[in-house]
Amino acid sequence: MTITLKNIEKSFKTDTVLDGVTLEVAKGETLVLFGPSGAGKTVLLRLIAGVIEPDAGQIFVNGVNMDGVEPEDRGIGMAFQNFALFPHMDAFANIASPLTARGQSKSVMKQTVDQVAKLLKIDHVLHHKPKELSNGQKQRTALARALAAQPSILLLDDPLRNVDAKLRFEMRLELPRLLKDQNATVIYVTQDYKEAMALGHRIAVMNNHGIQQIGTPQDIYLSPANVDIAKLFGDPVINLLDVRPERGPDGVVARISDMPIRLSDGYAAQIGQDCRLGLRPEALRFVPEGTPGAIPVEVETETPLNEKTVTLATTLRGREIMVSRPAGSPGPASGRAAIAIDTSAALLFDRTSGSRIAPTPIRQETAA
Ligand SMILES: Nc1ncnc2c1ncn2[C@@H]1O[C@H](COP(=O)(O)OP(=O)(O)OP(=O)(O)O)[C@@H](O)[C@H]1O
Repeated sequence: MTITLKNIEKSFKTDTVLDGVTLEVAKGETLVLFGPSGAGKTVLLRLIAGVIEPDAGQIFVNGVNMDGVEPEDRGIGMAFQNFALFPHMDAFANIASPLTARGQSKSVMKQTVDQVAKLLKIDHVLHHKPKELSNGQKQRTALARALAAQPSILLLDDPLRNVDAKLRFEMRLELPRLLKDQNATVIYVTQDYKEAMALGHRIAVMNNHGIQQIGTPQDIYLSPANVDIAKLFGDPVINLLDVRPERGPDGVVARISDMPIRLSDGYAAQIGQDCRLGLRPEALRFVPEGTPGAIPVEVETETPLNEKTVTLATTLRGREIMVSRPAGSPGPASGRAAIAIDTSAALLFDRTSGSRIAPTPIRQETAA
């Protein structure tokens, strides 16, 4: 089933939440709605589910206008943040409830519930009532119920929000397979960029009453539309350095620690303009001091994380810069060090508007 939104507007009293949202979700696609708290993600899901009505715009499911169609007639499954479990039923009965309503046989029901409960790691608490479940377990029970119903459209509102970090990590690996098996069209809300990148075929980044950018996880990571989106994706956060591109002897450069960093010649139009250079910490690496073109820095602190080590350094002008390298790989001792930059991964933003500036394609001269 496809979902199509055309120019959806929604306000509560004088507060505009959605101001013209247009979106197309393909059959079998998992689209992640990602954005800060209050961006309108839940409101958008509630509109699609039919729990609330838009002020303007249309919602189509498989090409059929949903205007006036009751929520229960839309064929949409949901798992919302507030669990909404039946308090008098145990987890098994809660998960099985959509199948019971459909008159499914006991054996099929048990098989379906066991399978999804095992995957979501709640198989050991199936006989517990909601009040005997932790919040994370309640949330996974609600998710299991939505999945067990096998709807062709599934709306999931931050279903792992209360789940601890280790389980979230495991679920990020498991859920895509399960959703693929179900062949459902899924809209999945999260505030966790790693979850968004792991689960979404595409990600719609919501902010300022609408969708700011939509694309594959790779598109958004490598070509964020603006500084805000670049900051939302990535841990540690992208380094942003104020620069004013110049013309160097070999092409366009930006200076960091007085060292000219070669940029794409497609940035010739930005020479002399106030820009911000975005460098992801993993696009930087420590090299021996004195390496040609390397930026001299002073190492401040080093934080070993699980899979990587993050070093905070300062440039000669005292600007902080973070460098990330795989855990276990050798790094600099404290004190003076030098950094080389993978300039192919450098992003340039307009300092006033924050928009990313795409380099102008450079015409290749072809021999006559
Ligand atoms: N029924 C309502 N009445 C008035 N305001 C509402 C109502 N529902 C949502 N809002 C407002 O709409 C805005 C968007 O809320 P929404 O719950 O969609 O955010 P969200 O992006 O899902 O955030 P979170 O990630 O924290 O859940 C908020 O400012 C919220 O206060």
